Amino acid sequence: MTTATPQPGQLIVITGPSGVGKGTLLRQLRQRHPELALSVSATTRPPRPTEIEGIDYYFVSVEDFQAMIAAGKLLEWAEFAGHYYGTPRDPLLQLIAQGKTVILEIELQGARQVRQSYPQARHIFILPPSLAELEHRLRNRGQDSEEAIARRLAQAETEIAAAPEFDVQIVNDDLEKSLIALETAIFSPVP
Ligand SMILES: Nc1ncnc2c1ncn2[C@@H]1O[C@H](COP(=O)(O)OP(=O)(O)OP(=O)(O)O)[C@@H](O)[C@H]1O
Ligand SMILES: Nc1nc2c(ncn2[C@@H]2O[C@H](COP(=O)(O)O)[C@@H](O)[C@H]2O)c(=O)[nH]1
Repeated sequence: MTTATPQPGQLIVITGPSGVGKGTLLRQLRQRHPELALSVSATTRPPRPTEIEGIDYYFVSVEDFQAMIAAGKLLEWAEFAGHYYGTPRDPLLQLIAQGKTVILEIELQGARQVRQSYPQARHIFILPPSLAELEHRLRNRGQDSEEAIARRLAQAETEIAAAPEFDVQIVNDDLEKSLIALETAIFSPVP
């Protein structure tokens, strides 16, 4: 008996300023579509109280992160708001080879690297309704220090200016509407 090799899966990149609601949207999307795979990033940021090793992130030291870069283990990586973040290459490529649709939730510099190294990926940018609402969401989340919030807001305008580089832009105002827009962007046929 022969086993058919699966068609390679798709890579979806989701980017948008910190606090815009990417994680919230992806959690709900996964509940509706458990077949979607979320890549687990490595980071040097300390874990937040609710975060779980291997589920939310792989939490590593700066030395270990630099060793991963040197060994070519990251598909992309960036420094963001004082910490390193990166996508482990091998698990991601294995999932794609198995035919899975894999989602990366990453910031702008990393998204640009993926566009270079994996041009077939579909890139989606999530926008806030306004900068004031973004600030409100970051504060209301209650997870980051004032300094961290200031760093994240300082990055936000640069990131928002890059939204036209992406294949699809979604304004995350009403969560349910944004979720439907995200489903459409992910599941519509490749043009
Ligand atoms: N459409 C929405 N309307 C109102 N609040 C929202 C909406 N979407 C998300 N939020 C809230 O905004 C806050 C930030 O959301 P979330 O943590 O998902 O952002 P994020 O983009 O994943 O941030 P980061 O990039 O820092 O991980 C949360 O408190 C979340 O409940
Ligand atoms: N370039 C990458 N960016 C990543 C990755 N994993 C997460 N992120 C982005 O970092 C910021 C901050 O995240 P937080 O969890 O500290 O709030 C956010 O924009 C994430 O999307 C990654 O592997 N590479």
